[in-house]
Amino acid sequence: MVELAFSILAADFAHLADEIAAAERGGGTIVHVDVMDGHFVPNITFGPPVVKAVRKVTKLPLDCHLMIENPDAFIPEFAAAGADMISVHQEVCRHLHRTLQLIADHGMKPGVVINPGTPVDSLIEVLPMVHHVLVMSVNPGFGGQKFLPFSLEKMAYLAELRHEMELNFRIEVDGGVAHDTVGSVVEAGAEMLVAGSAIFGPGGAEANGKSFLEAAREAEARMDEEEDGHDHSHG
Ligand SMILES: O=C(CO)[C@@H](O)[C@H](O)COP(=O)(O)O
Repeated sequence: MVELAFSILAADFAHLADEIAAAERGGGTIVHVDVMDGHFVPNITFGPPVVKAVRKVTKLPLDCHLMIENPDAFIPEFAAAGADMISVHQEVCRHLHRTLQLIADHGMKPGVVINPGTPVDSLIEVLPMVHHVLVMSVNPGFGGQKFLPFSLEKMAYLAELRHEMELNFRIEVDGGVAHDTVGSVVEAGAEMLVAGSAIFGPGGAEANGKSFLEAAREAEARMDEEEDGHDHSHG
């Protein structure tokens, strides 16, 4: 079942609690928190104090995407602030296995992220220990960018690897996922769908969330139908 992980980067920060409540009414089931440090990516956003504040206004799981250098130094603080999932970039972790273990040791679900220029194969060894793999479909740093279609192949490849390796990590996608691209990411195998500007844009997060999920579920239904047809054709 696909889930909407709404990215609060695109929300109105002056009314964050109301924005989160609206996205929740729209069907969002994960709060995606983009943490940027101005070093790994050319933008600065939130840290543990904002996570702590968000924790007070929602019961939904908080999915913190750390776009920061040296994530190990901050993992305990994010855990104390109430984060449920932490994703770290393959590109910044010199000891990726150790960092993912540190996240798990702090009681959170570990995820690994790859930028558009980073191959899926660089993750093979850590796939058995992650809760999710986040495929960036834009270069990280800003919301509202255009979806990079070649990321679809990476999601499909991850789904294939998951099957071959008999694992059950979830596939997450982030960047330019909107009403017009959500069908293709679902068909490629993505299940945790991060969306910012498509949700918090004009129309409001409740209505946008509902129509976004409707488009995602239509794609899921098409896939189920295809699968059924395939099963029948093979007796
Ligand atoms: O991590 C990032 C940006 O680096 C994302 O989470 C964006 O916030 C997604 O925004 P949209 O592309 O959906 O506007």
